[in-house]
Amino acid sequence: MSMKVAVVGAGGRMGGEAVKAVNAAADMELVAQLRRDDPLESILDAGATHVVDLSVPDATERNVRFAVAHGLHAVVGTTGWSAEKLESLRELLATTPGVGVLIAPNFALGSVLASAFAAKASRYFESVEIVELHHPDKVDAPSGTAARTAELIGAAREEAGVPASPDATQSDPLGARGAVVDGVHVHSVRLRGLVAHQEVLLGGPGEQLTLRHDSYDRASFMPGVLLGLREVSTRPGLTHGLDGYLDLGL
Ligand SMILES: NC(=O)C1=CN([C@@H]2O[C@H](COP(=O)(O)OP(=O)(O)OC[C@H]3O[C@@H](n4cnc5c(N)ncnc54)[C@H](OP(=O)(O)O)[C@@H]3O)[C@@H](O)[C@H]2O)C=CC1
Ligand SMILES: O=C(O)C1=N[C@H](C(=O)O)C[C@H](O)C1
Repeated sequence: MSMKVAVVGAGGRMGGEAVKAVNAAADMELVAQLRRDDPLESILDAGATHVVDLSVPDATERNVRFAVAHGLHAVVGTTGWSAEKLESLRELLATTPGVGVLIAPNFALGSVLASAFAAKASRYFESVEIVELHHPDKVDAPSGTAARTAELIGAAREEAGVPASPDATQSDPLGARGAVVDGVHVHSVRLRGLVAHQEVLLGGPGEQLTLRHDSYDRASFMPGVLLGLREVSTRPGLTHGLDGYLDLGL
């Protein structure tokens, strides 16, 4: 029996790509495409078993909670999931055994690997900063990927007892040093022509390691979306990050 998939945010850049990917998958049936003002109940009317959310940060929590409350598995690429929202979703999932949710800040395999490599490497370098670069139509900054990468790096450095990156800045009235996420400076570039790109800069005495990933096309995210859909029902509860579904051995 093929899984029945509803795509929420189907009119968007990612949603449109997901519609094409699900339609092309032999083991999936696209049963609903929701846009901004479509009622979530139409997901139930269509008989969906799985929901893909690629909407906007303001709407994603409501969409996902609706899916979970109705026993549907959800694969989520939308940004905006704070630690508090994730915790609250975990609590909801504890009341709906068997339901799986994947929240993936980035579905591109190369990006997931780059973030994992960066976390691994970060304990060996004095300094680490992140530069994320995206198309100028993106509504949030820093990117979800950068926030997640910083979280992984912050945790790895804390576990290894690495001190904060050195920084003698005393005056920064305009915020030129960027945002600080889990102790890591994050710089956001918005530039026409870009899709989604990130560099993690790691510095030590006399050397630098740069880990860069580029998504040149949103097709790069689709294998991860399909992998998430195929796996999510076998992984009840909340998984944060596609790395949770991969055997990275890092
Ligand atoms: N995890 C990953 O690998 C990736 C994640 N993303 C993230 O995915 C999200 C979408 O990105 P992108 O496709 O570029 O953005 P878009 O703005 O192109 O698409 C978002 C779509 O969601 C629609 N929308 C808004 N509110 C609702 C709602 N309540 N219900 C259903 N649909 C709604 C919008 O409609 P309208 O046009 O009417 O406003 C729009 O069509 C972002 O958070 C982005 O950061 C992006 C790329 C990769
Ligand atoms: O808005 C985007 O385009 C992207 N959003 C996600 C993010 O914020 O990290 C994933 C990818 O970077 C593209």
